[in-house]
Amino acid sequence: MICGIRGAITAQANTPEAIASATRTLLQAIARANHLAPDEIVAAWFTTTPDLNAAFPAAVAREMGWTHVPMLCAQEIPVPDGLPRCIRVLLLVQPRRPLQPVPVYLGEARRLRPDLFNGEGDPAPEPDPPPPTLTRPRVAFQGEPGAYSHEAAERFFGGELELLPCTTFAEVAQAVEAGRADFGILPVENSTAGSINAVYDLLLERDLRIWGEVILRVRHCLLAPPGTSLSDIRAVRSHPQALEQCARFIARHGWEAIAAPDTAGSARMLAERPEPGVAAIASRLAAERYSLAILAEGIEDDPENATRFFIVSTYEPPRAARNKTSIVFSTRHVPGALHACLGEFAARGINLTKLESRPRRGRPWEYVFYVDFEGHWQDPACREALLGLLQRASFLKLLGSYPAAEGTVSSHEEGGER
Ligand SMILES: O=C(O)C(=O)C[C@]1(C(=O)O)C=C[C@@H](O)C=C1
Repeated sequence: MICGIRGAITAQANTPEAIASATRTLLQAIARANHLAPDEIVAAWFTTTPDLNAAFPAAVAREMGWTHVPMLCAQEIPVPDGLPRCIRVLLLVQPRRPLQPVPVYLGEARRLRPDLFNGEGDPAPEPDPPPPTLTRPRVAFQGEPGAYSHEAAERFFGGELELLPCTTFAEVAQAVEAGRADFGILPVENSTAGSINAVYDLLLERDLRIWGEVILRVRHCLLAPPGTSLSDIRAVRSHPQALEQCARFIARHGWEAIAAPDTAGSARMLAERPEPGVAAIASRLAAERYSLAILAEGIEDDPENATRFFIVSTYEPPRAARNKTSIVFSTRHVPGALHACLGEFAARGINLTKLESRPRRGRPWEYVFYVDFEGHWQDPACREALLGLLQRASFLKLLGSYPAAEGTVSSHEEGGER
């Protein structure tokens, strides 16, 4: 589906530098707010007011790497008393995932659309500090290239990525905190195996913001060197989670299951040192990357097997039409404390989408609670609920408000005001 995204900004002066700077700021903000990858942009149409003729915005966009995008610059209608030095753009995009276009009007240009930018319901506040650019973002993930986290990153960002494979989840967090990566991808829960506790502990301990979420339908493949047939297989090697998710398939064939540190790593090892009778369980991406044959696909026992990933960053994500918020808190040690805390959300009609408890470090038999709910912390109802919770909880940390993945919020949630 092709859709249009509008944006506008004012330039400080009629100079090539000022026009370039304003155009870059505008296009980057639109790409970020709409999670656009460069190859999702189909065409761009710019207008400038007659007082801006020192440079073509299209030339600036090309310098930014939009070389494949057909563009046109034209002069805006010189309506008397119109906003001076204004650059407008209409982008045509073909997103790979359902997109609710977020218009981006920056600074003075917000006055052009009072119907959109009238205070609290503002769908595109100016980001401060600016989040990282989505043009070839540097993405850290745990595992080797071809891992499901790699696939999740490609699904979320599309386009070109600079990959930073890490050995552990903690290394992913460090890379993001230290600025070596713009984003980290962390798996948080699987529909079969449940929550990934190590990641929840990291979110509590480290200084990261959840920037987005993506749900990946995990389809496991049985991989072997080309020329191998199913009847040759005696053993399968993979990460214990993948082996568990394919347990019935493996048992049906009577194969031995061999645990390995990760799925894509098992595929790479098999490609580098083929062992007769041994196959690996990994993604289709791993098969392509390591030139292995796919002997069977979709071998997971649960036909709905899916993993939810958080995209973490040190920046705030732009506010979307449908948002979710994740928090972690602990209650006072008194009867009914959790009930009272959750009541703050119920009283305001806020839908909780996940509740998870973990032992509290250093305090045996006390717990921290992770809650996901629909809405953005800036929504009046959510703000009130969080204030109420702050008064009741002994500890509260906001992990982030971020655009909800498709299908993870109830149909009545339209974001913004409620
Ligand atoms: O959105 C803008 O940039 C506006 O100035 C508003 C508006 C409109 O009325 O829709 C007016 C003139 C522009 O050519 C495009 C749109």
